[in-house]
Amino acid sequence: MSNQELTEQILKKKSFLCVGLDVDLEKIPTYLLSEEDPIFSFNKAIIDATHKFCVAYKPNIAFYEANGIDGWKALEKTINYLHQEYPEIYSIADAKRGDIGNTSRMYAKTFLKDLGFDSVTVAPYMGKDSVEPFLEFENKHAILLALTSNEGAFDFQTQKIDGEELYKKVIRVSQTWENADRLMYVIGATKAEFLTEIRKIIPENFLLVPGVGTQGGKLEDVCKYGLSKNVGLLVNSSRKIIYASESSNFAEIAGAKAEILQRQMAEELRQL
Ligand SMILES: O=c1ccn([C@@H]2O[C@H](COP(=O)(O)O)[C@@H](O)[C@H]2O)c(=O)[nH]1
Repeated sequence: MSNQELTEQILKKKSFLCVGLDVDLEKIPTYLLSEEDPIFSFNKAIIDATHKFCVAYKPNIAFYEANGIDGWKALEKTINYLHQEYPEIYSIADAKRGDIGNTSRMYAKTFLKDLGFDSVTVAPYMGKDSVEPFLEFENKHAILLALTSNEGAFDFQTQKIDGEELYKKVIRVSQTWENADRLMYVIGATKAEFLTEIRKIIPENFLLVPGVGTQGGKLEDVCKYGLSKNVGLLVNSSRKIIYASESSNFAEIAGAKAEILQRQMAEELRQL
């Protein structure tokens, strides 16, 4: 999906919500555990109940890999289901990959070609040749970790090298790479006040902003500092939506939580 198509979806649905599909078998309603594929059953119910209020889904691959082959099958079924039922929805494989070039090429093939995700999150630490294989796919994105939502972000990302914070260097230098128009960046919602500085470097790029909800990030702060004139935001919330209830109507309640965020987003977009 191109940036323009994504923006059109956002304006149509009045939402820039991304729902995180971080399926933990210890947190889903216990009655689902007797189903043939509990992870897929959970995802299907969540997707059916929330799709009207969001423009993207982000399965975090760790939650699937943790279940071995069954987890990978559930991931494949989930992305296939999205493609079949809701092809207009943007998909993010939150895999945080990146390695020497020929290895990165295999990661890129797995997520962007074989599984057919629209994007994959990538760690910038190994530099240009580790990221560029993810940028070879037309209408797909690599979402580079820039300033993450966790406390450990201050260990390296905000440290200065030659007078410039590392996260700013990551953004600025990566913008010079081949197919840089296929880059998005991860900026944690818990670091919303940094968005003013970030927007000076990349006024229009899409940012994936996780950390609203359980991690304490506030949607209003993200919008205040991060909205661009073309919106430029995908705001993710996972646990606060998908685990809002453990009862048999968990999906309906997840839908209601997603709708609350969507309404706030609609109001922000109205003021753009
Ligand atoms: O900086 C980052 C990068 C990725 N994440 C991921 O986003 C979701 C957040 O889940 P919540 O339940 O809404 O806290 C999760 O998959 C993280 O691994 C992040 O939080 N921060």
